[in-house]
Amino acid sequence: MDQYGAADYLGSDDFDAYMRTGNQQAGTSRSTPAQSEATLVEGSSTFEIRRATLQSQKESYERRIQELKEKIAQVDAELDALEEDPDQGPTTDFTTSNFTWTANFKRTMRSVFGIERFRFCQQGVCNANMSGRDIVCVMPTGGGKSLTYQLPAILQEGVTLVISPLISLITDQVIHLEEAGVQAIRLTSANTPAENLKGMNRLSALADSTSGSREDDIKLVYVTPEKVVKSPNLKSVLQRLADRNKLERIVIDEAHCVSQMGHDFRPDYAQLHILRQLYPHVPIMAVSATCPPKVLQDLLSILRLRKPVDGDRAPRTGTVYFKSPLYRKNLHYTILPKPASGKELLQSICNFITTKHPNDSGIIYCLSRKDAEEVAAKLQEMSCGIIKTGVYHAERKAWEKEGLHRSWREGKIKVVCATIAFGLGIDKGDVRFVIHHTMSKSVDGFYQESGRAGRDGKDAECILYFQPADFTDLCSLVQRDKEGVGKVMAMLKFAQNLDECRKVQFACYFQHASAVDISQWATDNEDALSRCGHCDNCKRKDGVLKQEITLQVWQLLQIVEAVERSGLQVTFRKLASFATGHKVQFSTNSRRGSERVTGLNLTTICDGRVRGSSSDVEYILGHLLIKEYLVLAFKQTAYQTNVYIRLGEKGRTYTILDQGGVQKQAHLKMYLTLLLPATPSPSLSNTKRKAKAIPSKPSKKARVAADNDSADADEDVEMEGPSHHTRSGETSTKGKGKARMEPEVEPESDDEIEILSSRLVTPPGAVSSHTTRCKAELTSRDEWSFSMRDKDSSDDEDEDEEEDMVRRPSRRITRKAPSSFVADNVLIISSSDEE
Ligand SMILES: Nc1ncnc2c1ncn2[C@@H]1O[C@H](COP(=O)(O)OP(=O)(O)OP(=O)(O)O)[C@@H](O)[C@H]1O
Repeated sequence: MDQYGAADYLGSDDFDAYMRTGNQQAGTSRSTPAQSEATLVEGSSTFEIRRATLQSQKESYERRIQELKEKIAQVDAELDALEEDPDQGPTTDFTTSNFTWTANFKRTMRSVFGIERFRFCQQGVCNANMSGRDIVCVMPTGGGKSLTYQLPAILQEGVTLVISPLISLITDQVIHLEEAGVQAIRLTSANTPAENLKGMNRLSALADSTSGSREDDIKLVYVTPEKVVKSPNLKSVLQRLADRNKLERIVIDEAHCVSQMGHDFRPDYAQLHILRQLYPHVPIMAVSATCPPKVLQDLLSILRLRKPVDGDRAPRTGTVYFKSPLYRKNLHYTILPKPASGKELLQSICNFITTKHPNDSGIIYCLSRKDAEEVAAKLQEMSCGIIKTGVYHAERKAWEKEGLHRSWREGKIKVVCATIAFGLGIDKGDVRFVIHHTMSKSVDGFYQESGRAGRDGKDAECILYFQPADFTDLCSLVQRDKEGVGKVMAMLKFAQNLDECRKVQFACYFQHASAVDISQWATDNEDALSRCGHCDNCKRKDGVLKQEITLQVWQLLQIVEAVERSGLQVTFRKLASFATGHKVQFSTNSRRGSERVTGLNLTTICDGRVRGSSSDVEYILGHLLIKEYLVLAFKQTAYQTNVYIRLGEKGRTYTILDQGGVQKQAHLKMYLTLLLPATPSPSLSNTKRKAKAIPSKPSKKARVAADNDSADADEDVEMEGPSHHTRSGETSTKGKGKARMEPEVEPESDDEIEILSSRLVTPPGAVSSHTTRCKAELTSRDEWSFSMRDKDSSDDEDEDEEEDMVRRPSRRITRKAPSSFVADNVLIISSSDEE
């Protein structure tokens, strides 16, 4: 170490001593060899002594540094405590309108965004923003998070940098701002290199300018996290802006992406810790719609934000934390039983849109790309072009996606049929309905996806078409994801629950699954657990019935046990089908796997078919899965994962007893709320059915359709044909579509019968106003002729038939009945009949 280097490390007294010793060592007088040797020995011992002294001094200084560091930390903590203690330091209530800029807010909000009043915590966030605080803002999808940083950005002199995960979202935002006359740019790969260069030059000029602010100064710059992390040019221009106090704020949109605990983790988001290192004095704002406690913790530590403090009494330090209710009163949730045939389902969706939302924008979420394409094409066709649809999924090309976004924004496309890839970044306020063609893979997903409706705060409908059998299809898709099946199970529970208010269900789910504070579901005048009053479960006055299902449970569990005992395996759909009296082929449990066996006999297994419609039996099976009386078994094939139903440990409590034994045990009694048929048809009503039912043995052909093993079909229930569903690869179609076979009824007159298609599922609104009345005539042995007309349910059932037919348009269609079901005096309504 040279003497000057040493001076950096030593105090001035030590340095003088060091210089003296050094000078002595470097004495200039000449000496003899003996003297030299003695001097050398003396010199080396002096060196050792000196070295030891310095070493000890160094250690002593290090100890002092450590002590001082600890003292600084202590003082820091005391300072924090002092400032953060609401009783000791001054605090600010950001939620008030007593700030110098309040009047300016109102003016600008109205003139630029056309918004009259703040929503939720918007005002508080804007105030904290203007005060230069670090902020975390959690608001539901469509809650209006953008305004909370855009409004301050317009009013402040410098630039606001917004980091957003998607180019499409960035593009949308920049277009909106440009339309509103705000100077906003994007620096993304969606620009040409020349556009990006121009943007960078503008920013650079702004950083270097010494004159006051100008009208065309950039207010907002949008970039992706990748750009911020990887572009040295951008980092350098931001540095210059920050050094000159012209970088007002950095906003991180969809901030939950920083956390691996969140559902949209993005590795580049985790790199955003550099922001605090590079620009330590620039306030940071993290914005998200979902931020459960664990995600919040990650977010604070990754972004280097201080401990959160409340926005209504914020001390001078700390990250101001705002959250607004997750419950959105304007969204009306309805879960509808999914019609068994695809065509019936599409018809139901088509009716809903054309009757309730003919000119509105909406989204239909589908499970697969193929479904999305099919639904889009069919809806357009069924509605004769009234419903203008578009398709969005991950495999569409970037220009197709951009084109769809544009057409949707401009209203040329009204209904987007999409997979969940159509998600982040949808900024369309007037989406009046979101329909789920198949249930979501999680309650979180359902909340997010349905939340894309009604972002403008006006009423919107969220409809889910649900059939319990979809559960196993979804499980086969997610079974490799950790927690995947558990999440689908939670969704099944949510959808099957016909009693509890949907808002309350959401609140409880998020509280347990993500530890989200339940108070976030409360409103000004209601707590989180009071019913919303406007979801399907709150509005339904009747239409459901709590029923005892002990016998059905016993039968179903007996069937599953018998299947297992015989070395066979059964899927959800086949189980429901077999249990309700249909012929089913089971596959063997052997390694060959493909062998099909039909030999099980319902009568010997469980005393005949399970009572109830197929849909009821599916609900009961869903319930047994939720309660773990039944469990899932996954089997991988070369092409897919098959999901089979097996008996759970709890289920064995029932199977060891006989029917009488189960019914005697009070603790084994089981109840379930089930849907009642929408409107009992006169021809299906109990009294009429009893009077008209043909006690004699069913026709031969009808019996072919039903299971040979369960010839004792119940008159009180309808029987359903084999499911058309093939997604699991196990439940295959027999014949085209699904045939719904009504109970045998005697014709009203010789060859004539009247049916109300009340079992067709129609969405709310359309439900009560329309049923299709059809008059059917057996015109030949194989053909039925139908006269159909729409009938308002308000119409008097007994009013004169002929008169009514004149008043309303009627259609006459001749349909060929599926031959295998045709029988004397038995009417088959096939939902997939072709005209
Ligand atoms: N105070 C308000 N009054 C009326 N409309 C508002 C208000 N604030 C925002 N909006 C409108 O609400 C819609 C949604 O706002 P915004 O895009 O900011 O939602 P968001 O919270 O960012 O949602 P997401 O999480 O989906 O991105 C926009 O159309 C916006 O103009």
